[in-house]
Amino acid sequence: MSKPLMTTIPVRDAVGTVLCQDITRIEPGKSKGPVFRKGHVVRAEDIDILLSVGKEHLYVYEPRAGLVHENDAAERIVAAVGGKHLERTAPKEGRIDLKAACDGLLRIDVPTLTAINSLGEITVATLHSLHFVNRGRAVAGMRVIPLLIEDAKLQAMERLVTGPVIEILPLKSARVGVVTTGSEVYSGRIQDAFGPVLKKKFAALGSTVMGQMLTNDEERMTAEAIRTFLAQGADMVVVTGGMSVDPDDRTPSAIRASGADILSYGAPVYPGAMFLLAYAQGAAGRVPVLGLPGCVMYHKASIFDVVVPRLLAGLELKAEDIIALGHGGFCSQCPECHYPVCPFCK
Ligand SMILES: Nc1nc2c(c(=O)[nH]1)N[C@H]1C(S)=C(S)[C@@H](COP(=O)(O)OP(=O)(O)OC[C@H]3O[C@@H](n4cnc5c(N)ncnc54)[C@H](O)[C@@H]3O)O[C@H]1N2
Ligand code: MOO
Repeated sequence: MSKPLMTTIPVRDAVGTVLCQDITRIEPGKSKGPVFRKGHVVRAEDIDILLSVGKEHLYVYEPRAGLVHENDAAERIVAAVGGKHLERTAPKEGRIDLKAACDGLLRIDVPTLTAINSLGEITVATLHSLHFVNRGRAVAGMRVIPLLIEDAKLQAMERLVTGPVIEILPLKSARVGVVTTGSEVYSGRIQDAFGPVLKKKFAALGSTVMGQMLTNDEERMTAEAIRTFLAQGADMVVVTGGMSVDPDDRTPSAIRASGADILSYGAPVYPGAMFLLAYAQGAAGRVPVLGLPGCVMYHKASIFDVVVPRLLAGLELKAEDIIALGHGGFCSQCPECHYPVCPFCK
């Protein structure tokens, strides 16, 4: 039988051994915290301090071949799962976190993440995949559960990884053409409110609105405006308003008339049900053409904030991707909106 890994020894004999737990010192009214951390290798000068916090005996783990300490194990995990544009922290209490090194789309290989977590004793926790994160946001953490883990288990984890499990996809800085439909805006009866919202939303994603054209509700005029932006090299065209059920709502047919291929009209996302996704051939290549319903202008978070970062990250979206948003696609309209720290579209 192999020797037990955890033994109890008098603290005076503990020099050179590895602490298996944080040793806490509490000074009433002053401080509470670890005086030595789990994993610390005990030095001669530590003995008096350990005695002063009441530790006459210690549990120690004895390093053994084939076993890896939690800090080194976390290093192995981060080396395996970490992809591009991430910064890592130093190990703390056996755990390493990853932060976004730039604004972008967090992408997680969820099947591989699940396979790793299924091994047992190895844990990797992340934010949800395919959502926009700002630079500096902590996006994932990883650690093993025991203080010492079988090297063979870490090797099994390494074998599961065939590509980046966690990465940030930087967003393209797109030039976006905005076509704003609606006779009430075109005629000057009301002032456009969509343009300023989109300028702000695209700027927050690192893109710029290259221009805005107003059209009345005529299909021909809207289609022509879309084609003009495509010819001018727009990387994306968004068409606002006229997306729902009124007789004057002709934006979907105008997008079709522009020559764009419609992938999806109608999304299981509220706000955003009347969203339309199409692709068209323009001077900049194959570019997305979006139909944005009025709710995008009104709500802080809508389908726009979920789908546009994915498009700017270069993902080619399909109808199934929009359909999949239904589970989580319901915004409960909290009195104070905390998006993106909320379950919307997660
Ligand atoms: N009976 C139904 N009513 C509504 C439906 C429906 O299916 N059945 N859909 C709802 C949904 S979902 C949305 S979202 C809204 C708006 O959809 P539209 O994209 O068709 O928006 P419009 O009808 O063009 O305009 C609605 C509202 O917003 C004002 N607007 C539009 N564009 C601008 C602009 N550029 N600047 C300022 N204001 C703008 C417009 O004047 C209207 O007041 O419909 C629901 N209703
Ligand atoms: O397109 Mo409207 O989405 O649900 O408010």
